[in-house]
Amino acid sequence: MSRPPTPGGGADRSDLNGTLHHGSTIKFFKFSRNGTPAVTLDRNADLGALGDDYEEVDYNVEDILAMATHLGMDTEKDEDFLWIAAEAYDAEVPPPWKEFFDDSGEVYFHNTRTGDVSRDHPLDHYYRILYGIVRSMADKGLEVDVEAARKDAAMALPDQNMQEAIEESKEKIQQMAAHNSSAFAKYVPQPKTDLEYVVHDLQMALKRAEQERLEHERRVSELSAKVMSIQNKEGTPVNQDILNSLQARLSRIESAGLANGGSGAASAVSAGSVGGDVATRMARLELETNEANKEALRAHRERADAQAEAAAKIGALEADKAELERRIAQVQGSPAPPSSAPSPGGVSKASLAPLVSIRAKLRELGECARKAKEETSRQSRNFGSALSVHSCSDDPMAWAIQGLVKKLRSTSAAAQSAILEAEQKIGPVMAERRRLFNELLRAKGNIRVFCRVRPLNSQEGRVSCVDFPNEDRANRQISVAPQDKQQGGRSMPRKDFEFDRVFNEQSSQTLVYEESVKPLVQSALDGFNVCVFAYGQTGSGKTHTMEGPETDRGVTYRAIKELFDLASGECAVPGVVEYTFHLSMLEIYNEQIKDLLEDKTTVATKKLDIKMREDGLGVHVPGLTERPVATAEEVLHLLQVGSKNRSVGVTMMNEHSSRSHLVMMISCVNHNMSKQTSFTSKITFIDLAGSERVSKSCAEGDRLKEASFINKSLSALGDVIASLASAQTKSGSSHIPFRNSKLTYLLSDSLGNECKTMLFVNISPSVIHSHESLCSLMFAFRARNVNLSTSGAQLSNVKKLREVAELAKREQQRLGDNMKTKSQSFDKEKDALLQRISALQKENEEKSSAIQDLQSGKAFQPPPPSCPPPVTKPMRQHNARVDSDSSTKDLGQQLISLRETNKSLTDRVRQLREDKAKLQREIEKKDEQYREMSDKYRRVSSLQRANAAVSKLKVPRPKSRSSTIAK
Ligand SMILES: Nc1ncnc2c1ncn2[C@@H]1O[C@H](COP(=O)(O)OP(=O)(O)OP(=O)(O)O)[C@@H](O)[C@H]1O
Repeated sequence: MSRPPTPGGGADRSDLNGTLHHGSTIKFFKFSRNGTPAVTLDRNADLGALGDDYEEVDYNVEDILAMATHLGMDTEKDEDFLWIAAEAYDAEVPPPWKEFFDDSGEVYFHNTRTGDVSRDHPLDHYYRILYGIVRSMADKGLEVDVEAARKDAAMALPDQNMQEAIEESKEKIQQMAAHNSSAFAKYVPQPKTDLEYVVHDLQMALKRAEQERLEHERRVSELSAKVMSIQNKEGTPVNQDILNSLQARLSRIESAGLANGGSGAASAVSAGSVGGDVATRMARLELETNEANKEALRAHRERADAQAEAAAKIGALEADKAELERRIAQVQGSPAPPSSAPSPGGVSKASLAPLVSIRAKLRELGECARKAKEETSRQSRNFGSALSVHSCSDDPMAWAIQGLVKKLRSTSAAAQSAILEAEQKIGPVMAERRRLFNELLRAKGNIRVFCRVRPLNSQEGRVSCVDFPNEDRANRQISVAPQDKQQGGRSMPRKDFEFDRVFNEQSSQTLVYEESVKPLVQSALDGFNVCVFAYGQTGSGKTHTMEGPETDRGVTYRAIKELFDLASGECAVPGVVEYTFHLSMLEIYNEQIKDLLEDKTTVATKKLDIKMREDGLGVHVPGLTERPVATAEEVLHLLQVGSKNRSVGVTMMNEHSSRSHLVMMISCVNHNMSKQTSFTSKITFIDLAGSERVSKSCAEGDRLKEASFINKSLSALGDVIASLASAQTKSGSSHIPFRNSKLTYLLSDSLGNECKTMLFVNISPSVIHSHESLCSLMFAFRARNVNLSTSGAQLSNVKKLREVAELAKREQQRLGDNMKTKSQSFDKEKDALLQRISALQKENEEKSSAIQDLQSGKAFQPPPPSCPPPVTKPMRQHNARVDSDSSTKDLGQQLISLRETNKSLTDRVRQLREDKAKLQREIEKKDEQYREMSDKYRRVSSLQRANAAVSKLKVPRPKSRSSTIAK
């Protein structure tokens, strides 16, 4: 084997000339320098230094020329550089590129990382640059330095892998941003989320870094060109000083580039810092997110998934970055293995500078991402305690939502504490009001009995057996004069009864309600069970009192209205105390319970019974319909439904209704929201069956059975009340026979203790019903003497209080009478004084008119003298009384002053008259003088006229003055 030529040396043209013919081969020398493969066709090149480490290779001329043309070489002129084409021909495909062949057998290349496809070999670009550099050297007449040309070409060539990695990173970031944008856009389309800002800032920083890198490259090539031109000028060896200074400048630029990149990244961090302006943005977001809040929370899981995906992508990105860093380190630290090195020639340290710079930037970007993540986690931790389930630590929208939720919770907590505070203030006041009100009712008696007498009807005539003693005062007494029919209708002695209130025939529905049931409605809302009964014989007015006609409703309807009004008004504290109500309606007929609110089809068949509650607190009727009611109208509607159900299967409604007990129960639940407590109370209205005695109705068969059930249950009611009375007065526990009838058992939790019971005893005033009325009054009177909550001592206290109240009332009456008498005498005195005043006024007027007459010049007419009338004793007394009266004194004073005025005026008038007379006299005197003067004047005038006439008669001869005068 001959010695190979020195690479880059002059070509052996004699050899070359003969090998360029078509179909022939061309010889190259293939060798390796510093592990880098190289090719040359110059036999004279310095191959000796390589020893035997080279080989002579033959290439097909056609192939080489085709490659040279492909690289832009001129095959005629560039014969010396065909080794570049040979190298390009031999070049292996560098990863991540791969070589493929299409259907027509044409080669093409595919970038497995970016997916790019190209017909060009990935290293063609490098060889074109290399050719450009050597060509330029040759054109300038310089000796071609192949090594230097390779370095320059490598520097000018962007690192493919890095470029791809950057592209890929960009793409991933964009994908991530797009994904996040679309995920966030669901909740808040504008403005961008913080993560989007971060991504955007990262992209911008990356872009800036890329621009800086390009700029840096541009400046490096500029400087390289300068170096070359200096080399050109100075020749070889190159002026080392200039080169050194340029090299130093280059390093400075590079380091400045790094610094700038760093600050750019830092600014990206600051710009991308999500914590700084989250609060401001949150405020802006607050309005928009308010509406989206619920939906956003619901979709939170979906968002968390999106974040997990984003996090995974970031992870992948970071893995890629680490991989890149590893590769860079590999390139820097050790030469690439020959198999993986795609290009001939080594990679200098200077050529790696841009990579170092990018690597630094990547590190900074990583740092930036880490900081953003840290900030996110910090904020997330803040919210974590509020919403531990929301583990979306790097979701700014979640922060905003969680912040709002937190704010709402704190507002809600504040509201809650305000409510509690209000409740704490209101609670004791309400409790005190409840206590006082209950005390008042207790003082009046927990069982109160009212008697109502209906008007006589047309069949009953006009004779009433009922009387109301002291009706105008207490309205509490009633007297009945029963007739003994067995004695031929002879009147029996009158019986007097006293009740809490007696309503006569004229008492209106309103009055009855106001003075009886009304206070108990409040008590029901305060937690006490209330029972209102109507007792009396058939036709005595029970239903009228309880239900009443549509045009004039009874106590039940009015109480229901009041109940709902109070529950939604005075008694309610919105958000703290609220009420709910349930209505049940049943009928007890022949000791059987019938649900009146049940569906029509089952109402007749359903069997109901009364059971003790499991907790032992009271009784209930399992299966009884309880309808929730929210308004009085709803209750009234259901009452009508119940009334209709009552008549199902009944031929004579009125008769049926009078033979059964109608029970209507409203349960009231008081909810205390802040304390999370509740208590239930009941208000029950019972329209009892007719109380007439069986013997009277002469009933038999079914009627007898009905009547016996009625009597039994009514007497059971009486017994229960009597037992309660006895138990209370004895202050001991005794058996109360609640279970003796369905009615008493059902009402067992509404009678006794603190329960309020009200009984209307309705009677007819007719003498025909006098005996039944008497029985009803006896029943009611027995009940009235029982106070279900008061002991014997308290009973006597109440009695005393009643007596004191009675005394007070009488005293009031007495005082009223006194006042009346005093008022009458006062009126008389007042009249007398008024008369006196009017007389004085008249006198004054007369005097005033007289004065006016005087002033207007009329003759003053003094009053005719009169003798004073003789003073009698009554007159003297009257005058003395009048004089002692202060108003009379005032008038006297006025009169005196008027008299004085009158006197002075009279004097003045007299003076004026005298003055007038004096003036009159003077006028008369003047008139006299005037008359005298006038006479004199007249005489002189007539003398003058006579003299003139005489003068006319003596005209012809002039006369001397003296003679005329003498004549
Ligand atoms: N205070 C009153 N003023 C005017 N009319 C009355 C009054 N009380 C009752 N009435 C009339 O007397 C009649 C009988 O009254 P009501 O039906 O209320 O008696 P009752 O006791 O309910 O009878 P029953 O036991 O049969 O149901 C009715 O026509 C009613 O309008």
